[in-house]
Amino acid sequence: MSKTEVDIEEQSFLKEVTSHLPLDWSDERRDAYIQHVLISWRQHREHSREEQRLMEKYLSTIQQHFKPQSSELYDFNQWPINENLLAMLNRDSIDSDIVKQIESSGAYTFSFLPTTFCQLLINEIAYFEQWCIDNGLKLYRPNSMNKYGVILDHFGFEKCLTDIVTNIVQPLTRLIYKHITLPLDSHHGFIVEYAMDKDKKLDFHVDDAAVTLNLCLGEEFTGGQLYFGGIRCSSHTSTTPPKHDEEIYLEHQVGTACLHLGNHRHRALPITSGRRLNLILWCRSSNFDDERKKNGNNECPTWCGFHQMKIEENV
Ligand SMILES: O=C(O)CCC(=O)C(=O)O
Ligand SMILES: [Fe+2]
Repeated sequence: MSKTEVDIEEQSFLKEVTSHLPLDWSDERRDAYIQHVLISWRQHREHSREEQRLMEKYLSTIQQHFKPQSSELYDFNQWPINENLLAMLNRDSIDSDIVKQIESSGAYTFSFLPTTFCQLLINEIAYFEQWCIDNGLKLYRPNSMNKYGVILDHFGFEKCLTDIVTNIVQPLTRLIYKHITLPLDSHHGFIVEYAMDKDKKLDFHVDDAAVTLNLCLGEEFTGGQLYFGGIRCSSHTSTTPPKHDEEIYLEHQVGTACLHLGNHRHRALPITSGRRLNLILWCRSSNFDDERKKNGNNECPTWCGFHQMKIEENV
């Protein structure tokens, strides 16, 4: 970034800070405060830039030196996706024998990939993790909630996952979640891993996504169900408890995927034995995110479970 741009960035930050200062502060007090805030802001910015430099170096090392074990796994056209699902998408309508809603929760499941293929994906992930260890590279974890697992987009799966979004998740979203503004124009694809000596569970949260595809890859495990606790807009995510009929439990099955809204609150219950790996694809729509941010105050969209409760109360 050029010096002029840095100055502009700083200036706009200072303008923002200054506009929030109390009017009755003396000039000395204002100057001292601004100096203090500016120092921490510069440190924070330097830290972010350093992180970004490291990430770029990490990704370019992988791109140059990592050689996949099974290169066909990285090609969407070679994924043996369930034929019934593909035929249904060609017909452009939902068949409830193929894509099944879990009760009337708004979350759906469908058979997606053969278990043998899921195991090949698990092997490839283990191969990448070992390659990172052998080469002294840090493994970036999927997000602040998961201490294990890997980010698929980091080692060659980005194009394949984009194809999954375009060919599978987006057509399903168009048919099922009509309020989501398409296209789904970006994604974050990663693996979550649970084991008795690793993470056992995942706390209640919403995803940073418009729609999420969650595919169970294996291996053998007990427990680890996905609990759903109601769809909420961003204003009501943490303030309104689930109603009894919003509480749904999904038993993961290898090769079966679950599709749900990012705003559908959920948690992974603790596994009680074995090891579970799931492929998670957070699918985003820049236009839909904007709509979410606009839902301030009590203005709440019709798809929010809290909105539904209000309607039921008034009947
Ligand atoms: O463990 C699971 O099945 C869910 C993971 C999840 O919700 C997430 O990573 O956002
Ligand atoms: Fe999640």
